[in-house]
Amino acid sequence: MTTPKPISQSSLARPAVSNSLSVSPTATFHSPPASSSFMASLALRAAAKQLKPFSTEDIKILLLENVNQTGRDILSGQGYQVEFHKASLPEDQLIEKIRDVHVIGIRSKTKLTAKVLQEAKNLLVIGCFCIGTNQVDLDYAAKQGIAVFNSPFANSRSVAELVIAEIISLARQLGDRSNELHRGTWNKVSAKCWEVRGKTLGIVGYGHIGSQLSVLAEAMGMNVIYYDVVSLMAIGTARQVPTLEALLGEADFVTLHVPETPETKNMLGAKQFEQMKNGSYLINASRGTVVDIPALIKAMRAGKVAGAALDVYPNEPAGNGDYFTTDLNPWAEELRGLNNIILTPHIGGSTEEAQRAIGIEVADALVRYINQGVTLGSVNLPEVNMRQLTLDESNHARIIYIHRNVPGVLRRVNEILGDHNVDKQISDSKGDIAYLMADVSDVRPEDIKDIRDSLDGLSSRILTRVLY
Ligand SMILES: NC(=O)C1=CN([C@@H]2O[C@H](COP(=O)(O)OP(=O)(O)OC[C@H]3O[C@@H](n4cnc5c(N)ncnc54)[C@H](O)[C@@H]3O)[C@@H](O)[C@H]2O)C=CC1
Ligand SMILES: O=C(O)CCC(=O)C(=O)O
Repeated sequence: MTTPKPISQSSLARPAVSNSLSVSPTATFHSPPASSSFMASLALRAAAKQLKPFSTEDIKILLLENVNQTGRDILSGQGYQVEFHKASLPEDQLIEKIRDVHVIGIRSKTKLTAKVLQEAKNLLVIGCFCIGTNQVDLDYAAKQGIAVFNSPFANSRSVAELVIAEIISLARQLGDRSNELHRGTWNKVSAKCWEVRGKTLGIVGYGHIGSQLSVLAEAMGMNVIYYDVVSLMAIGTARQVPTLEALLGEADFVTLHVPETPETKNMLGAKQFEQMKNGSYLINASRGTVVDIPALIKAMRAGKVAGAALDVYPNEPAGNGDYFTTDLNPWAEELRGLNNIILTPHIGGSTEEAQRAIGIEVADALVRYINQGVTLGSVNLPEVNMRQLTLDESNHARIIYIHRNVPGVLRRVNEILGDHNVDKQISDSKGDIAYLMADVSDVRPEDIKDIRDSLDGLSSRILTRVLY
């Protein structure tokens, strides 16, 4: 038997990237860092002089929806108690579980509504291991002092690449030809099959995904136009158009990249399908509520829309299995019966690269928030940063006071902290909610209890945390 070699630094280093991609993808593709914050976070973890908030083993984390191993490792590595589930949970089970935990990690399926969150008495923070945060009642969470973090662009490229694949697949009716041949039918046709070169791609929502897609589509010789509610700099030779109607009247391919909001609900309905060019194509990898599916079915049957690719649906199952039926969405069978329609199970962001990067980015944000109270990147609380206390500062405590943003609060907080040596203090607000952090030195355990009790007694209080 041979003794395993210790892992050396050099064996962890990235091998040189080969120009040839002819070997297994797993051997040649490496996750690019999600952002420069990835390297910064590695450096932080290496250099951190740990601030011990309280025993990290007391922190209970519930991870749903198959959060990537990278995220699980970071959280377990902190000593937190991590419970992991592959799927999301039905509401009654979710309510049972959420009562007990300090942290929940989800992806797009788990609905954290006010009804669910009001049961989550110990919950400090929610990690959305994805881009979208529409599945969480963000305002309600903020009012309870629960921070929410996401990963704003680690899967954008994966979605853009999927859409590129779909544009060509729809133009060439690839899905239908492949299905026919799987059934044994040879059907060599060129009628109504097109090159994408010289065609116009209309991007609705020119954010992280829409703008990535713009670059890739131009590289294939497409003309790109886009519609967005804000005025945005065009990349390459893309061109912003003033209205959705203008985009629909000009585009051969329409692709949706807007968030789920009240304004985007049924953004593509009967009227908009009428405004599209005859024989154009629709792609939706945003949210299922953005397209009125019965109207799409009609437009496809009428030949107005020549093909569609859908990755998202108004109702999606909690886990994998034979669930894409009329029980879930009444029109499911009609949709499945159409020609030239690509139906994928919400896999836009499902690549190894994206999921690994998201796991790291969101887990790091959770650790920073739990251990240091730093809210950088939070989508519902003011973003407040303060350097980490070090072990040299052993008699220091970090006070975190989340409160309603009403007049006079800072005076009252400073009356409480005024008898102590406040080294640093920072405060910021977002709408009705404010977040204050103060580092206090030379405090004894009884001082800490007094400070906490006094802050808890203020009428503006939402949540007090003391990290020491
Ligand atoms: N299928 C999948 O697996 C994935 C789906 N998504 C979805 O894609 C959406 C877009 O993602 P990103 O590009 O990262 O978001 P983003 O926030 O970077 O860009 C969204 C753009 O839409 C624009 N917008 C918002 N409301 C609009 C409206 N009513 N009309 C026109 N434009 C509007 C915004 O101004 C912004 O430029 C996400 O919100 C998420 O729901 C994201 C990742 C993966
Ligand atoms: O991968 C997922 O579960 C969700 C992807 C998505 O829709 C998002 O990131 O918003």
